[in-house]
Amino acid sequence: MPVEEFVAGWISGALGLVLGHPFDTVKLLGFFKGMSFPIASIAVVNSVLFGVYSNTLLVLTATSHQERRAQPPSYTHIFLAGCTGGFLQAYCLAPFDLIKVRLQNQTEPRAQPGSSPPRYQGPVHCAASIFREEGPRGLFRGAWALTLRDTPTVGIYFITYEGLCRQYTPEGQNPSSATVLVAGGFAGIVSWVAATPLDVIKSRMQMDGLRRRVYQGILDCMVSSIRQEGLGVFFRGVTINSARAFPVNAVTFLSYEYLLRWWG
Ligand SMILES: C[N+](C)(C)CCCC[C@H](N)C(=O)O
Repeated sequence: MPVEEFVAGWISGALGLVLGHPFDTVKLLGFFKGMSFPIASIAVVNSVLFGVYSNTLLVLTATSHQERRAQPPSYTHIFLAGCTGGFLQAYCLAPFDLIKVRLQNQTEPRAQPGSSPPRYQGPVHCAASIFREEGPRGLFRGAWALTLRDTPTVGIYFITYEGLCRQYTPEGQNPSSATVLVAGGFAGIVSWVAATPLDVIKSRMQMDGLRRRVYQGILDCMVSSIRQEGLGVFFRGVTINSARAFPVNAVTFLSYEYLLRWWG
């Protein structure tokens, strides 16, 4: 199994993340909280995303990354490979994402003399507390919502990227840097707009269980969210998600493509 894609996914994910972190935190009011932890985790997760995507395409179309410019895969194959990558990355992402959401939602000021310490003192402490208080399965709270969010939307992510690259690149050639940046940025925006409704539900499921359980499951969470807040609830955070998605994914795809060209 070719591993370059995993390594390129690793590095490009970390680079994209550095750019996106402030956007990611602003929506939860905890600016710049917990930066080192997501860098490490997103690198692993992005490596799974790109590695599985590329290797699934290899199985489906018998072409390596280098051969795909001359023999472009069909959009059906791209979508299926993207969904496979999305499904597996969601599982790896689940515990990391849970910890990130729990830490970022902890908006009490840092411990001052005399005040009680925050519930979670950092990522490792947070993981250990969840394990202790909610059991090992507690670390996967919200994982199904995350899988539902990412399986189809990562398919959309790669279709958008490939579609835009093909549109602006003469046949058989590599897309230019400008094309990769724009196609990557739009792939991020389009897939995040599609992912936002389930992103809202996912985060609510992840916060549920902290005190008392409010939701019975994904459907119950959706129904009660709509009842209380209307359909607009599904678009909460869509602007900040899109603003974050453009630079993050432009840089992710640019570094991914260039690392592979460089090694290939
Ligand atoms: C499919 N969905 C839009 C949810 C995410 C796509 C992942 C892309 C990148 N790691 C990022 O965080 O933007």
